[in-house]
Amino acid sequence: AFMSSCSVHSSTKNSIPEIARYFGTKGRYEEVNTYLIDDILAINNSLVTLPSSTCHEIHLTAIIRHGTRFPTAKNIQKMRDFYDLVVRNATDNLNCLSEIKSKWHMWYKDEMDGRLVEKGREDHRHLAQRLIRWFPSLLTEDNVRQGRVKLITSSKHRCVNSTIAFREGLMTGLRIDDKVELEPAVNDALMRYFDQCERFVKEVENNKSALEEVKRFSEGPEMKRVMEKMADRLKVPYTSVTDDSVAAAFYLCSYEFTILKVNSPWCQLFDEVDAQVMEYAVDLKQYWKRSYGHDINSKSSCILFHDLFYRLDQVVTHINSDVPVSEAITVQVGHAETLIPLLSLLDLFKDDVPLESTNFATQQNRIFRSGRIVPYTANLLVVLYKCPEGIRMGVRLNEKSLTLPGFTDPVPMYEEVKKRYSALLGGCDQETVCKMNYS
Ligand SMILES: O=P(O)(O)O[C@H]1[C@H](OP(=O)(O)O)[C@@H](OP(=O)(O)O)[C@H](O)[C@@H](O)[C@H]1OP(=O)(O)O
Repeated sequence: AFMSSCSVHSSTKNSIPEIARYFGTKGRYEEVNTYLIDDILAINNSLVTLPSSTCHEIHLTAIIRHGTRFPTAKNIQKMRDFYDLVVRNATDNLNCLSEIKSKWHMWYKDEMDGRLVEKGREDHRHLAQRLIRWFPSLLTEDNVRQGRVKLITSSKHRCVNSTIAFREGLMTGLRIDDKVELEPAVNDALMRYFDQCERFVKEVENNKSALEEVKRFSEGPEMKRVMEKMADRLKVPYTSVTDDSVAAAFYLCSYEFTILKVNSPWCQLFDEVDAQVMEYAVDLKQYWKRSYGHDINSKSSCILFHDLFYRLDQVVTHINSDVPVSEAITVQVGHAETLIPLLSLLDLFKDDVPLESTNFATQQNRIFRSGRIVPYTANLLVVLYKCPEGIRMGVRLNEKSLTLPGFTDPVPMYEEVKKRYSALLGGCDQETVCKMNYS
């Protein structure tokens, strides 16, 4: 099956790899909202629950991952090593291999290291334009000109450049063509809080044993099978294909697709089960490094959590005292590791059973799927509505309504939300939780 499928789909422009939905954090946003493939500016109202029509929007905070990017230097090296292995050792008996050997060249360079690509700029321009359609009363020329729109970004080039692209999308969408002051503020304490949380850095980031489950899975039977199948396909000895090789091949397939829109021959090195195993490996990393695997992962986002509720409280105070809202829109651009801990702090996407190295098979239907949660340009939208009965709050992830755990109403009263998270609102102090001796 592999041999016959090899030449048929290889290097086809505008065709989607069959395994694209398994790319995890290296997946494109369109995979989550497939209607965007036909119309990138479309909004799908059927995915969103609004409060009654007597309510109107008064504030939006959008926390957004940067757009499509190049691989990091560390992974470019893995890709280079794997490419060399294929070119030097793989037996030229498959059409896709000959295509790799004769037509493909290793064009990724170390200096590309995680930088935003043109598609990533488009991701953010288009998201800004869709947000104008979602929130026409908030994203207005007046609000931009009066300084009621704020842009905050992490200092990383891919985030700064995403924010600039977002601003371009905003200006184009609102047809503002003269110079308006809308400078993004760089704030790593908020958008890269994980770097500044000593306990997280020591206990998870720099502690190999924290990711023990990830390592076990990479040495386990499912990954071993993926490696053997790949060695068979390349006709190389089993010993020459490692977990890094299969990861590199998977990166090559995903990056060629997300950056160049190409269904490359690299993708033919995986069948669907292989791709599911690769996806699980990524989800395990996200789970143990950024989510429920360790308590400090989500706690490291306390500062961003408090920043959010502080702002929402201010908006509510303004509304209740009939003062104009000073921040109508706040856009914060960061990373997968900005969003995942915050979503975890809110208890979202929490499976009953933890993700472990031994439960790949029983976790087939898990809700913790990084490709659904944090593809490039993933966005958490928190919306406040003024209603006759008081202020309500709606939450959307990737332009789909979410119901917060413990609620049945997708647009509950803001005061109820505060009650639900009262323990965090009263505690979850970064100074305390990030101290090494805190338990
Ligand atoms: O596996 P790479 O080197 O791409 O890991 C990146 C992170 O990417 P992710 O694991 O989320 O796919 C990257 O997050 P991003 O949201 O900015 O893309 C992170 O900032 C970067 O430090 C890399 O982490 P690592 O610790 O080197 O694995």
